[in-house]
Amino acid sequence: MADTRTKLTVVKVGGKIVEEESSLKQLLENFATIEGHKVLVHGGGRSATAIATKLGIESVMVNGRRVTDAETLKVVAMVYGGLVNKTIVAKLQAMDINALGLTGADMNYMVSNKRPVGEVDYGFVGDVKAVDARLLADLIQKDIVPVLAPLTHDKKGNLLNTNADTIAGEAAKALARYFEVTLVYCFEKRGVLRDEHDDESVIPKINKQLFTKYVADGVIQGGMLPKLENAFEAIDAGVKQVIITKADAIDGKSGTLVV
Ligand SMILES: Nc1ncnc2c1ncn2[C@@H]1O[C@H](COP(=O)(O)OP(=O)(O)O)[C@@H](O)[C@H]1O
Ligand SMILES: CC(=O)N[C@@H](CCC(=O)OP(=O)(O)O)C(=O)O
Repeated sequence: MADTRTKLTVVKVGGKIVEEESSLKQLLENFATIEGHKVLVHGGGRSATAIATKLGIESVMVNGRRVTDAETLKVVAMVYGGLVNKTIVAKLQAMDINALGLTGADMNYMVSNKRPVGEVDYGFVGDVKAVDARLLADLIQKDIVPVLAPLTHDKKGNLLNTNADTIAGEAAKALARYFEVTLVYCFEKRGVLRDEHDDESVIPKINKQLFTKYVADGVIQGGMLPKLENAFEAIDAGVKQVIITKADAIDGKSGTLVV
């Protein structure tokens, strides 16, 4: 078993960075410079939306989560589990990083339940039920770099769509049993902003109280909700540090620290 004092960095990269070849290249180069053990979790929501549009499938997002009907599930399985995941793995291999692409079904590492229908019917969206990080930790110890796609499974033969911010949070929480984990959410803005359109308005530190206030004021909404909700859960579950920052600042020296 790994020593919990051994450091592990879990980096989550979102759709806008992944979609553009130049920003993805830059992100992966920065990721390669992170010392020690690391895991990359990717989104790809924008790529899925673009491909769904080409196929005549409309994309519906509610509170930053995709409503996933049967046809949309096929698209996200192809895009996240195939195109995006394997492109990233190939690019990391070109940098001599021994990456291994995984969905939750692989090694049965992340099992979810189809989200019950409430006010919103999210369709084939999975709420994480169990994470077995033991085999992931073994691989990480052997200098393999897991590249995690935003797909889980229900152990009954069905893939489910799970938000990549949630995958990152859940993986970080489970790996905190084996390592000292830092979780870095990186995207195209410099952090959590007071004004979404002003990159100079970074909120340097955020706690649950401030979060609740900013949500009520409409300062935080959409795709920022799953990031922060998962960030607080991760901190509560023993993840050492969570940072939300721009993709070119994954050293964690700037951005928003979640406390
Ligand atoms: N206070 C905020 N600060 C920064 N971004 C915010 C804020 N509130 C909402 N957002 C939105 O959240 C988006 C990030 O979420 P999302 O698009 O899901 O990114 P990713 O694909 O990287 O997970 C930003 O592009 C921005 O539009
Ligand atoms: C259920 C749900 O919302 N799944 C997300 C998974 C991808 C994702 O989270 O991508 P980003 O990180 O690029 O936003 C979706 O299909 O959009």
